[in-house]
Amino acid sequence: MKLVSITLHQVSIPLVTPFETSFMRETEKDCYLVEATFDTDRGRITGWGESVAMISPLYSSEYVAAGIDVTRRWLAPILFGVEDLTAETVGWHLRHVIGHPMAKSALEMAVIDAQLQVSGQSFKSYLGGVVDAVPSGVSVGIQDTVEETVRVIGNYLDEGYARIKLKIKPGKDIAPVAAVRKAFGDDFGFQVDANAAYTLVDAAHLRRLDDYGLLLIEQPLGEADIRQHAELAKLMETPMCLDESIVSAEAAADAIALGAAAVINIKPGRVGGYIEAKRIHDLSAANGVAVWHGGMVETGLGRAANAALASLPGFTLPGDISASSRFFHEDITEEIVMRDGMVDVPDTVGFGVTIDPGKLERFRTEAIEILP
Ligand SMILES: CC(=O)N[C@@H](Cc1ccc2ccccc2c1)C(=O)O
Ligand SMILES: [Mg+2]
Repeated sequence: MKLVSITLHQVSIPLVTPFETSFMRETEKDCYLVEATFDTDRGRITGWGESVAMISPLYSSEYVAAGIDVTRRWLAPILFGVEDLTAETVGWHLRHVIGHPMAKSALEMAVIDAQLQVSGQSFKSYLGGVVDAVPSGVSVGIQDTVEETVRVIGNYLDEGYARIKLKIKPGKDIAPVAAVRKAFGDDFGFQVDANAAYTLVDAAHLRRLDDYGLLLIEQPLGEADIRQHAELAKLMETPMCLDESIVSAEAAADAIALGAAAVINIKPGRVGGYIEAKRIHDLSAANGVAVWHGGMVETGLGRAANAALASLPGFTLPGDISASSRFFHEDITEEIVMRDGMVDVPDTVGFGVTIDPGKLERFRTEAIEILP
């Protein structure tokens, strides 16, 4: 395929409730979508992608304005110069640009979408998905009080979510976890995510979480602290899970070899795209490491693509693929719904969802056109 034009659509979608983590408190979802048009042997085809970069560089070094800039000035010109562009080679073509995995992933996603429309394949079948629905977990933000944490989690359990993940940070960890276990018992899947808020000095404190039968503890230490996570894993019973640290298949191999990750949270944007994410899935399965699909508060476009990836056999733990309604009053695609703790895996051509032009218009703050 030959890339002929790109439009980046920056959007801001209000969240149903503020979402607080150890590193920020968001009240809207800011991201950009990639609308890419290609000349193919089936005529002119448009593919869509989504960048998961946040508005500020607080989860990782990427952020919306940087993704738009690096795409306009470096990534798009490289792809415009490729005569026969394929999804499987986007990462290779972009390899000389250092970093910016989320910006690269958004472009690769648009190439995947167009390529699937040409081949008439669903993303699920392209990847080798094996199930028609995946268990739907929910990520719960830090609440003002322990009582509010219990109330919010009770509501998600009543909705039927397959697993609860609670954000924690120093000072808001043991008490809310203990209260939730006291309120709802031990029979539901419960895990925590610290978003790198602790250090090894906190090891004795974090070990107290071992009393609550958690499925895993996600990224307690810093992104660069792979060796330190291996040290902490030796001190805790709760399985160690990495998110921010797993920036590539190579980082996943290092983390597994060092014993820093018994579980890996897979996020295509964080690793440069769905093709690299599948490599991490395959590598983890080969090493007996469980993986689950993480979330970046994606629109329905990313949510649908994530559900297809999560339908691979190695995704043995419920992921953060929640219903659209967990975050948004309205999505820019068809609503992703959770039924009986499950989210359906789209199996129609491409990602199986369509961007609604009216809703895109409503939530768009800027459109940036990029031509060869
Ligand atoms: C669902 C979940 O917990 N996601 C990330 C953190 C996160 C949290 C909040 C976000 C808000 C806007 C965009 C991306 C975001 C990512 C995580 O697993 O660490
Ligand atoms: Mg996380």
